[in-house]
Order: sequence, then structure tokens, then C-alpha cells
Amino acid sequence: MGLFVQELSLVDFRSFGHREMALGPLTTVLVGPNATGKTNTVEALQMLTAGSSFRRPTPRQLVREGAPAACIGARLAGDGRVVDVRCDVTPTRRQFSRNGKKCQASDVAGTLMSVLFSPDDLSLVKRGASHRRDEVDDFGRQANRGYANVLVAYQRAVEQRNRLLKDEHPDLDLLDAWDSSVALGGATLLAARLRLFSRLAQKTTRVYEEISAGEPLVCAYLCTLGPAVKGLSKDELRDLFAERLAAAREEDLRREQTTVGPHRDDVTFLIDGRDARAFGSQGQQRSVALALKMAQVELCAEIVGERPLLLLDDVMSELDLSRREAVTRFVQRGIQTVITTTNLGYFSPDLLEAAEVVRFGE
Ligand SMILES: Nc1ncnc2c1ncn2[C@@H]1O[C@H](COP(=O)(O)OP(=O)(O)OP(=O)(O)O)[C@@H](O)[C@H]1O
Repeated sequence: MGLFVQELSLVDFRSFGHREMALGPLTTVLVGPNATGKTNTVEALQMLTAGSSFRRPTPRQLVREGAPAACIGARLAGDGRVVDVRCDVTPTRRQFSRNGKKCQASDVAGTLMSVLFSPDDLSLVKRGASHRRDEVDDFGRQANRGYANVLVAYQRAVEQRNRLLKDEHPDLDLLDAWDSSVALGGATLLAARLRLFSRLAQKTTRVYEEISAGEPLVCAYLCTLGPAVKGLSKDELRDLFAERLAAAREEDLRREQTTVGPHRDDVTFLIDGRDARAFGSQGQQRSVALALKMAQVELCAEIVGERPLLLLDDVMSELDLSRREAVTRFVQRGIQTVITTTNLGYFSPDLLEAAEVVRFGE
């Protein structure tokens, strides 16, 4: 079954003084009133598995008010292995370690992959393009260390090019050099992202059809380099990107930013041929978000050969009965899942019987 989180320890993290908890290998339900630390716990689990938090906090925000530092740690166990992951946080920095050895967040990411689904994600379809790009990239970062490096290298190249575009009299030779770097980094990122997206899209379509009793969904990647990118090799992508950068140079100089490239791409969802963002009902949009998350869980198992940790933060109360049932069926396929809720009434007796229930605010 692969690794799972066996124990979690939180010291001066967010609202916690000191809390330790054991998690079940399958479902753990964290139940308690509002503001009792359930989401904080999910955040700690995400940090210790994905190496980052969905709230994108500063280190200071993670340390309990009035405390000098925080420490979170988890014991991951399974298949005869034990891995201790820990993160020490001061108001100015985070330091990860694995089995007692200091390491980077990117070394921690993917030791045990995690997929988080929170109420914010329910509007993934409706929100701006950056949220959908981040969704694919955050997954890629955990799935493959190389993906994280490629993403950072490209982002840096774009930043440098943008800085130069803001100069009063930009050095055009230097701009040529940055164009080459951006084209190369962008082509590498785009090739990796398109590969990942295509697998994710196929699964999302299938899961969506299951949830929605057969409604056809198409997930498409909208590339600012044009629709011709599909099937191109990395070298061809680089050449195409270089051409587009040259063509966009006047415009980029005027707008003082790089207007084409994977940092501007988007993803679209078509239900029965119509854009879910503009035409989908709220229920359809939520089902797409749910399908996208479930697809990530399935894809983790394929890519790394292990099931991920699924974190469901208060989503049950936001879903209607049929979607709750779809989540429950999915969770019961043997995935370690941590679900937060204020109300155990959202769960079937079957699920609760097999689950570890951890109470908050008592
Ligand atoms: N650095 C910090 N120091 C002290 N308290 C903090 C810190 N960061 C967050 N908190 C507190 O943690 C509490 C929120 O906890 P959390 O978001 O985990 O609640 P929750 O149990 O998920 O609630 P809900 O059911 O409403 O989602 C808030 O009261 C917030 O003020």
C-alpha cells in the first residue's frame, strides 16, 4: 500500500500549543467546531508531504502567537519503511529535515504525495487562469523533482526578461540572450506540462462522466503559443517560442512584460462542447473540480506507484448528497484520507465505523 502518515506532532504551530495524534491507515475524520485547528492540522500534513501549504503563508504566520518557533513532524510508515519528516519554523524561515538530515522543501515533496481539496478549489473552474496553471504545476512539482527545477528556472528567466523590459533603454543584445533562455526554459516546462496535463485530462474526463452520469467533458490546454504545440518536440517548441517572443517584442517592450509563454497559458473545460466557466451550472463546475482532484489521486498511483494522502478540508458540507456519495465511494478504495468536518452527520455509518475519529475543541 506504500507509505502512510502514522503520527503527527504539532508544537507551537498556528493555534496549537502541543498536540500529537495518530492517524488511521485509511480514513481519519477530524471533527470539531469552527476555529479549533482542523484546517491548521491539514496544512501541517500538506507541508510535511507536499513541502508547501495551500495558504502560501509567511513563516511568521505559522508560529503560534507569542511563541519563538514552531515544529511539526510526521512519521510515515509502510512497506517495512519508516520515514520521519520534520519542519522547524522560526518567524523568518522554515527548515525541513528527513530522518534527522536537513533538506530542502523539494526533497520532502513527493516522499508521500498528497492531494488537497478545500472549499476554495470548488471554484477552480471560475477563477483566474493562474489557479488552473498552479493546479497542474503543484501536482507536477510533487510528482517529479525535475518538474520543480524546470518551473523555477523558467520563472526566473521570465522575471529577468521582465526586469530588462522595464529599463528605460533596454539593451537589445541582452534581450536577445534572455529571449533564448526564456524560449529554452519555456519549451522544457511546456513539454513536461503538456505530458502531465494530457494524462490528467484523460482521467478527469472519465471521473467526471462517472460523477455526472455520462455527461461528456473535454479538458483542453490553451497555449499562448497557439494550438499547434500539441505533439511538437522540445526543440520544435523552443523554436516556436523564440519566434513568438520575437514577434511579440514590440508589444512586450510597450507593456514592459513577457506576454506569451507557459506563464500565461490556461486550461479550459468543455461540457457538451460548451465552456464550463461561462456556461456550466455551479454543480457542474464543482463536479469538474472534484473530478480533477480525484484524477490527481489516480495519477499519483500510476506515476509513483503509491497512493497519495488525500486531504479533504471541509468539502463535504459544500457538496450535495450525490457528490458526497461519489467522494465516499472514492475514499473507500483504500486511500489514506484525512477529512475535516464540523458535523459527523455528513458521513455514512460505514465510513465512520472504519474511520479513526479525532476530536477538536474539547
Ligand atoms: N500563528 C497563529 N497563532 C495563533 N493562532 C493562530 C495562528 N494562525 C492561525 N491561528 C488561529 O487558528 C484558528 C483557525 O484554525 P483552523 O483554520 O484550523 O480552524 P478550523 O477548525 O478549520 O475551523 P473551520 O471549521 O471554521 O474551518 C483561528 O482561530 C486562528 O486565529
